Amino acid sequence: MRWDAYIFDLDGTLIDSAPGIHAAVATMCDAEALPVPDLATVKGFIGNGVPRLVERVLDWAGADPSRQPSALAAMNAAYAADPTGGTTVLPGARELLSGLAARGARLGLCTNKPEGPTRAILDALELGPFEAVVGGDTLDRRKPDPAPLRHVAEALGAASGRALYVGDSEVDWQTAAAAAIPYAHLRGGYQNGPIPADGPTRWLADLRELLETD
Ligand SMILES: O=C(O)COP(=O)(O)O
Ligand SMILES: [Mg+2]
Repeated sequence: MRWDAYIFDLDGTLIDSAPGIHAAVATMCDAEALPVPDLATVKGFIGNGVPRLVERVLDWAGADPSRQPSALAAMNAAYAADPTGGTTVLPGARELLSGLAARGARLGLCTNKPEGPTRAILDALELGPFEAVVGGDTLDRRKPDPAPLRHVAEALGAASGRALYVGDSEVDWQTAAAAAIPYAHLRGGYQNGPIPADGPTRWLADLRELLETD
């Protein structure tokens, strides 16, 4: 096996969480008397963590940015009330994780979703086993800063160049590049910006490709 450790992004990589995030955004917008963006619009706002998503919703609605703290509190409350609602495991995710673990690979998770709902989702949807989990609020910096990804790689004891990060967005690619960690890009997630064709180590149409050839 080429990699000693595999580190995964969560939203758009292991789970389709956009419908659940959209439902929480709708609850927040109702509470804040704002119009509700549709699902495709919300998908375009995912990737840089919840505080940034809320800023993007306010900007889209033409609302005053000073409303962000109140809107963020409403968003976090709505999502915490039902972190798994509308969320499904993406094809191949469970098989890939259990297959890699059976081969002795060490598994980690590096997401911009806050750690509380992240752990609730991992438990409820039985995703893992992850030895290290970092969410968007675990450290004082989040992706695309390389610190969270480096933190997970170090926690897994992965030597330089022996860990692979698997993600679905330009934020994940930027993070891996900044951390100098090889990157596999899953197509079809919540990518909202460009990724150089020769950037990622691998491009995946399906997560299970990592079991077949890695
Ligand atoms: O919460 C986000 O903005 C994105 O989450 P992710 O890092 O798991 O894709
Ligand atoms: Mg993602």
